Amino acid sequence: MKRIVAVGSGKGGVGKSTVSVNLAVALAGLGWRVGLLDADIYGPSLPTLLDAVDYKPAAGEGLVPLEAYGIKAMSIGFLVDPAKAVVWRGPMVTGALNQLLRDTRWGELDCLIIDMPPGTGDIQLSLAQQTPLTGAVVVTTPQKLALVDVRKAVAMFRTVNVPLLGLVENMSAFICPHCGEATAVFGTGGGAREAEAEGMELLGEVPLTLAIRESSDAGRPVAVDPTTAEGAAYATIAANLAAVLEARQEKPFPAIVFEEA
Ligand SMILES: Nc1ncnc2c1ncn2[C@@H]1O[C@H](COP(=O)(O)OP(=O)(O)OP(=O)(O)O)[C@@H](O)[C@H]1O
Repeated sequence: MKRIVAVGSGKGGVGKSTVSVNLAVALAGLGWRVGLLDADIYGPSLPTLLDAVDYKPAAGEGLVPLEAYGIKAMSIGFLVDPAKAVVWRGPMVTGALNQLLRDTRWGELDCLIIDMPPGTGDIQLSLAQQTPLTGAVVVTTPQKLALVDVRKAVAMFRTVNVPLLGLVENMSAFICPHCGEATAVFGTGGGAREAEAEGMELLGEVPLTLAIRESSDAGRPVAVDPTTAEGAAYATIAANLAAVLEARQEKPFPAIVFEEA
């Protein structure tokens, strides 16, 4: 794996899983070999988001990931009935996540995206600490309540020295499917202000649309079609993240410049 990127949020329900899946698909659209690990043990949504609720990974020498929409994906939901709440204590969850991360036959990847569980508790901290993360992307809505919580996620990643690669503002404005008018349900500019305040890049904004909700429920990520407005939003985020990652990669190896004699 060349890079491992965690996607986190301080608050649940801000669209972190939807962003993770579409970001992974959009990165694959750039020609990257991408893996996606659903680390939300208590509420795995990947099987639904990829229309793969019946997928059972073949085991043998490691677990075979699902291949869909140009990405490889693994979720605890493929192994445990997602309808049954997993009643596990923190250390068991951490153990299971480590196993999913290490036992899956990912093959060669340019980037593994980890869809983190929401919040900033023990499990998230252990995951951020024990995984060799290249960096983290945080997802928020522009709403004050979500912004307060995303600061906690930012603080958590900083505490364990995980570089912050950027912020995604989800549900930026509701686009009416009838008249096309944009309504800022959760306010405007919150993501941009937060990114600036935290010294992070704003990777992009995703509108709140019926198409995203419907395609998510149908298990067909909108990012597969970058010609749509929604697909284009994820393509922009993927391109910006790729640029940030590539710039970081070049940093440890600065060009050698010979001074003129
Ligand atoms: N941009 C969007 N437009 C419309 N609906 C969206 C958008 N983003 C997410 N949703 C919907 O919002 C709900 C929550 O999204 P999602 O499950 O991705 O959030 P989450 O932050 O991962 O939640 P959790 O923390 O519970 O795992 C889902 O029904 C999803 O389809």
